[in-house]
Amino acid sequence: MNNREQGETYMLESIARCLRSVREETPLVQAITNYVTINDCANILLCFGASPAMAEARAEVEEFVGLISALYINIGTLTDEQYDAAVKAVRKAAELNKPVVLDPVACGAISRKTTVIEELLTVGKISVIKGNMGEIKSLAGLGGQLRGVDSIDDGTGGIEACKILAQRYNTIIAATGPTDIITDGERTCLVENGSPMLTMITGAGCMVGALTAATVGVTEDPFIATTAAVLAMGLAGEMAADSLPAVLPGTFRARLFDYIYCMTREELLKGGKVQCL
Ligand SMILES: Nc1ncnc2c1ncn2[C@@H]1O[C@H](COP(=O)(O)OP(=O)(O)O)[C@@H](O)[C@H]1O
Ligand SMILES: Cc1ncsc1CCOP(=O)(O)O
Ligand SMILES: [Mg+2]
Repeated sequence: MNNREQGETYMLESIARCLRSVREETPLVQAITNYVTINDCANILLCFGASPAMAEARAEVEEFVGLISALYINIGTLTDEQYDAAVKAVRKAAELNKPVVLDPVACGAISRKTTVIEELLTVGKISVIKGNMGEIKSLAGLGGQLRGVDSIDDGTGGIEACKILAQRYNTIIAATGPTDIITDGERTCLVENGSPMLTMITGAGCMVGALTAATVGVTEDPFIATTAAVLAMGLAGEMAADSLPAVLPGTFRARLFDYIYCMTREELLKGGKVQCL
């Protein structure tokens, strides 16, 4: 085995440990997230072995941060109340040293999203920013291509965009798409798992973000934690698609949850496609 293969085997073993920790430790994840996919995020977290709580009422949000393993902020349908809650929660999470995962939904399509993201980055610490390729390139100022919340970006310059952002904000960046990119600015991984069927349901990206909050809540190294969540979603999507006799998005959605729940260490080590650059 050469150095690179050894690195990839080490990465897959670390990912398997991280997913086992989620199942053993049941991290409590507080989510302030869009009302389109909120229920999917709660259910995928349960299937993953985590405990979801969609606690966002202004009067409750700060107290709740005291209880959690990690906070997930998704700005997809950011109402005024969600905005206030997100600012309070991110500030409190920084005070209590709890990890925060941010999904910059529609950044690049709607100018307010960029303003809000920059504000959240100043009120507290964001451990991970996970978006689709169009959102991440837009946040990096590199002209990401979007149709509303969906990326239509071809991914050119994606690795550079992720590295620039990781260094600018001292955070982990994950950009999803046919190939997922995860970086802390120094280390970079590509994940090749996935299925085009993940783009036929809404919420695949939101769910990756929610799973990332679960993994960062139980893992010392947020780079490994983020790669673990991204790879788990991609592999479950692949297994769900492979299990179907035809393109059946409704059935696919149900099976995606089942495969996240059932995924074994052996399946992960055998099917995980991670490349360490
Ligand atoms: N063309 C594709 N082929 C395989 N997997 C994909 C493809 N597009 C997206 N994915 C996967 O779908 C999930 C959601 O990513 P993406 O569609 O980029 O996010 P969003 O739903 O936020 O737009 C990720 O796990 C990603 O790897
Ligand atoms: C359709 C839609 N509209 C606002 S948020 C949202 C869900 C986006 O989900 P995802 O980013 O996972 O595709
Ligand atoms: Mg998204």
